[in-house]
Amino acid sequence: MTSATMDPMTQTLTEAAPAKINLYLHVTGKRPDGYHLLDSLVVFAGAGDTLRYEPGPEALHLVLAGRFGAALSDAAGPDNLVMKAATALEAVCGPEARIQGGRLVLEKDLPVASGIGGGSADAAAALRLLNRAWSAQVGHATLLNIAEKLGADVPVCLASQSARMEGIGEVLSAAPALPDCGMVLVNCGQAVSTPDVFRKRDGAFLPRAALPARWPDAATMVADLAELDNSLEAPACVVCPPVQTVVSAIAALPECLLSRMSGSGATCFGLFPSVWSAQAAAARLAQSQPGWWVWGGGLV
Ligand SMILES: C[C@@](CO)(OP(=O)(O)O)[C@H](O)COP(=O)(O)OP(=O)(O)OC[C@H]1O[C@@H](n2ccc(N)nc2=O)[C@H](O)[C@@H]1O
Ligand SMILES: Nc1ncnc2c1ncn2[C@@H]1O[C@H](COP(=O)(O)OP(=O)(O)O)[C@@H](O)[C@H]1O
Repeated sequence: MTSATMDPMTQTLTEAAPAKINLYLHVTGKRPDGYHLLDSLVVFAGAGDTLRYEPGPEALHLVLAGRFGAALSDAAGPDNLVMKAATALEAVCGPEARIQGGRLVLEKDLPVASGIGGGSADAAAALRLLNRAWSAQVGHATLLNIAEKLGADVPVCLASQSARMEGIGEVLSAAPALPDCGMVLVNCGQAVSTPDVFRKRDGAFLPRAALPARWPDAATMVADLAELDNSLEAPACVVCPPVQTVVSAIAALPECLLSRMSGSGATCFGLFPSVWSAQAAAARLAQSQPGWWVWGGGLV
């Protein structure tokens, strides 16, 4: 390959935006501004959106594609989290950066407003991608600062590595070392508004979880996770009753170890002893529920 084709100013660059899954999510308190304090173990799945940047002379713009691109077709403008990320990054770039226009193509393969942080993952992917493409060399601390302003889930999506998430999403620490396991993701097709679900939550706050440094195997991890909860699952079932059906359908699949909702819903996940068993279970469920979005595979 010649050096010209390696030039980030002319090269098409691609970045994965993996789905974020909350293995548990405890709402531990509420801030005076209304935001909720969380304790959550976040992991990333092999499922995700893809963001491609094709540098060009035209003003930077977004094109939506993929299975769920149409669900966002009204939102390819400045309000899309990808464009918000691009604008915020441009604002902090120094004079040495080579800001350029062109096309950002978002392959939207994750359901929208579904509790697996698709929009947050896209925003984080845009920050990583354009920082590289524009030779902006903005440091991680500055990127994190931008991420926090874009949304509570964007900081954890910046590294897209499993992490414990606290505060309102900005306090990140190491997750326990995870064992090999498989995951199934299922969405019934109903978009769920995150603020609506937080508003519907009532009852006591849950405590911060005690987590080990590592889980030696999937059975041990599941035994611990089963003692924990998703504080938003009950209110999400009020907003979107099919969540309960989906959780039960996953739990009934062969070899399923644990079934629970992610984030504010409506996507639910199942944990399986292996990637293979998750893929087999997903294929089975997709056949019996052709109207649902179903994915099976491994963690990032
Ligand atoms: C619930 C979680 C768990 O990972 O995931 P999702 O369901 O969105 O995937 C996140 O905290 C969501 O993060 P994100 O979707 O980025 O939320 P934001 O855009 O910042 O906030 C949307 C709204 O949700 C509420 N909100 C969000 C985060 C938080 N810690 N407390 C809140 O009360 C607020 O009403 C806020 O106005
Ligand atoms: N690139 C994007 N992908 C998905 N949603 C986006 C995007 N940009 C803006 N949004 C808006 O953000 C909201 C939350 O979307 P999403 O991140 O998919 O939800 P969740 O965090 O619950 O998984 C949606 O209402 C959507 O209109």
